[in-house]
Amino acid sequence: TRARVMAAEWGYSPTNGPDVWARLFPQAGGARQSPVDICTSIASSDSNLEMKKLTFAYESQSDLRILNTGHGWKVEAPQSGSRLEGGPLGEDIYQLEQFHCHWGETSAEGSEHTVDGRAYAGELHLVHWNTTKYQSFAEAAQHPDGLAVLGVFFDVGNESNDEIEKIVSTLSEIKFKGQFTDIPDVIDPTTFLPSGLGYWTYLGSLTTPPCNECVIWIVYKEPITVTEEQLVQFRCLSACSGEAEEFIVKNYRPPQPLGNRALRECNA
Ligand SMILES: CCCCCCc1ccc(S(N)(=O)=O)cc1
Ligand SMILES: [Zn+2]
Repeated sequence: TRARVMAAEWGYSPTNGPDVWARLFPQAGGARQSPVDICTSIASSDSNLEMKKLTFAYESQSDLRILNTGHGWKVEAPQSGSRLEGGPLGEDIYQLEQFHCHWGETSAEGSEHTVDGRAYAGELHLVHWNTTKYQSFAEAAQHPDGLAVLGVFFDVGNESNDEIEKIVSTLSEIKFKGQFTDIPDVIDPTTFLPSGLGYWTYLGSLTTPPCNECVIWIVYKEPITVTEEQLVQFRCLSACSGEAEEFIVKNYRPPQPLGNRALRECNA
């Protein structure tokens, strides 16, 4: 019989999920992996090393492309005019490249980072790269200070998030892996950020293969609110490119060992 060689596609199922990623992607077994459980009692406020204020400036953009990656949705938002700097980012300027989300089968789980063992219903990632030192996103992803990702937790509540609704309203057009469409509405990434700007920060990695150890993580303490219906829509995306329907109901990596990494906090 002709053996069916299953494409070595990574995913989140028992046979291709986080527990086996290191077989195909060696970095996944490294010592500075993400996400991590944020143990608030060990977060140091580094008052002596008072971190410079984290500042960001984003453009509002319309017609951003959203695509179904097979692992979730991703909005490509290369913003040459955006700047993320200060805080733990030293003297370098980071530019927004894309943003995406992680979620779970129910709202009891879904975030990648956890706080004192508590998971949130989901987590938004605003992915930036170091344009001071590197010439491209792909190049930056090969260096320890190449990327900066802002993580924002989702709490489930009664008021839907208008910005997230702009994403949700396009999902029916990108049901299958590989499909993409343009978001007609104007998206202002600033609106994804919580009002309280306190955060935790540590050195980590991409939370999906290839799991490069190239990310300076900045995780906001305060969640933003989305509705259960909005999360239900996320779970209707298909991981396949057609016919077969395998919904993307879970796309988060569980916490990895913090090891001897410093976890710092800033109460903006
Ligand atoms: C060398 C190519 C690298 C593509 C990296 C794509 C990627 C970006 C962000 C994240 S996340 N979840 O850590 O924000 C995961 C993967
Ligand atoms: Zn992510």
